[in-house]
Amino acid sequence: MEMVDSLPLLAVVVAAFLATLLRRRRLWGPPLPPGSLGMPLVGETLQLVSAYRTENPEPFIDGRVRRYGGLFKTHVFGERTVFSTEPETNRMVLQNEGRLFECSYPGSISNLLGRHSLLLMKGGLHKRMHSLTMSFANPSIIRDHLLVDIDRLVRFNMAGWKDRVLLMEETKKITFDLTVKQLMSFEPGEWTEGVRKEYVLVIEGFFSVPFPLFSSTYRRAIRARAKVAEALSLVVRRRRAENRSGTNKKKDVLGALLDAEGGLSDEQIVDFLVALLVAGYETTSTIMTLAVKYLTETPQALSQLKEEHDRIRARKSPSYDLIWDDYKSMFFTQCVVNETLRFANIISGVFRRATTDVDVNGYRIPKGWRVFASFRAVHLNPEYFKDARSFNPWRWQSNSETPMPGQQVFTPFGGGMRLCPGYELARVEISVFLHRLLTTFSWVPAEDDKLVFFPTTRTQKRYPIHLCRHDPV
Ligand code: HEM
Repeated sequence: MEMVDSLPLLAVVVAAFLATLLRRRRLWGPPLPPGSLGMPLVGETLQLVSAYRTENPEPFIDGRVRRYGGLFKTHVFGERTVFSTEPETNRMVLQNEGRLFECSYPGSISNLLGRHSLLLMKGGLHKRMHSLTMSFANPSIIRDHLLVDIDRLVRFNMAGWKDRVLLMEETKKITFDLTVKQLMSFEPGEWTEGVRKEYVLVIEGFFSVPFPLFSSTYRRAIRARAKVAEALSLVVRRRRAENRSGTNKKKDVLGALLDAEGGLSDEQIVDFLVALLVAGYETTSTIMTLAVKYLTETPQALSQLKEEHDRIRARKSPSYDLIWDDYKSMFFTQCVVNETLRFANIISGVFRRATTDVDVNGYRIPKGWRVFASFRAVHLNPEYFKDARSFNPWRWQSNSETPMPGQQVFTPFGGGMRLCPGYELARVEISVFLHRLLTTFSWVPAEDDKLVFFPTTRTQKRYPIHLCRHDPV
């Protein structure tokens, strides 16, 4: 009798057990992508970090692609993550922002950027603010307003260079000055350099454990973030007051934020500025430095590039400003910029989170899982780029009818709704920098230096070079 009474309970337990089993094994839908989740808690994070701390991080992805195929699961930085190394899947992920996926940055980055930064915004507000940012970095604004400042500030910085410089440091100063000028019309000086020093600490905190108790790097980054915010808040308050009194209204990004429809609070504006400074500063300066490194290691490319820039200089007066037509005539320069972007992959891919179960190529990415769309894996895949693992700027010349050969698989600036709004600006900054460097100096590396890819792409010694100045800048 007792046995009969407990039957319904037993049935419920068995049903619950089976349901869990089915859910775990996903028997009613496509399976999870193949792969290993590694050890409990840490997953495969240590394997990933130790690969990316070397000059050749490729084995981490190559080995898994060989074993599991182009879509595989792993567990990194505390989360179950599906890695995509396939251009079509990457495109699907980027194009479905806000529908199937949403952006997902590690906790340390989100906290340090601030919740109102463009990188973390979603929905309608993101759309509005993304197009506002685009409107400050589009080709006609660059041609009519920014180019002259870019050229002037590059020359200003180079004029102070000694016969030995740490190129990575110098390019960072240049891109920081450029971004501050574009955002709030400030000229380089003590204020900019003071804020930049704090910025360096903020960026160092991006890949630390986001618990102040455990990480002194994170503690330092939080303090530096507060100082940056304080300095920017002061600027915002001053500009609000100037705007109210109607004096000297400036047409920069800060001006547009202050005038934005619906009004933005000081905190919103500060977060927005903090993120724009991060996005444009570290990326562009790293590509400038690595272009010089790769050119130095490829003398034929260096001499072809120098010829191109000498030709431009030859048609100008002795002290000249670069104009848009000069930039547009830098054909081989664009090949060098493309190839540096492809080969260095300073943004090796983007993280997203699945907001629903997503089926792709016969596998299921479960709701809540992270996806890493790896640009690096595509850019360095010989299936898409012949002899993909060598620096070869001439590859971009072969298909001269298309402005951007390989566009379908070449995504250094991402795509979809979060396409980098600074993609043209970055190209112009790098091109102007190369023009002034090549027409003013020759150089040799001062020491052996090693490229690493974690926590960010950088050379360990900040690329020291000996310079020989041929002409005043
Ligand atoms: C070589 C230089 C650069 C590279 C390789 C680069 C790359 C990227 C990539 C891949 C993304 C997409 C991130 C994602 O989808 O989650 C992105 C976003 C972004 N970039 Fe750039 N970027 C560069 C320079 C710049 C510059 C100069 C600016 C300044 C305007 C800038 C501003 C931004 C912003 C604000 C975003 C966030 C867009 C959003 O989430 O809507 N970037 N960048």
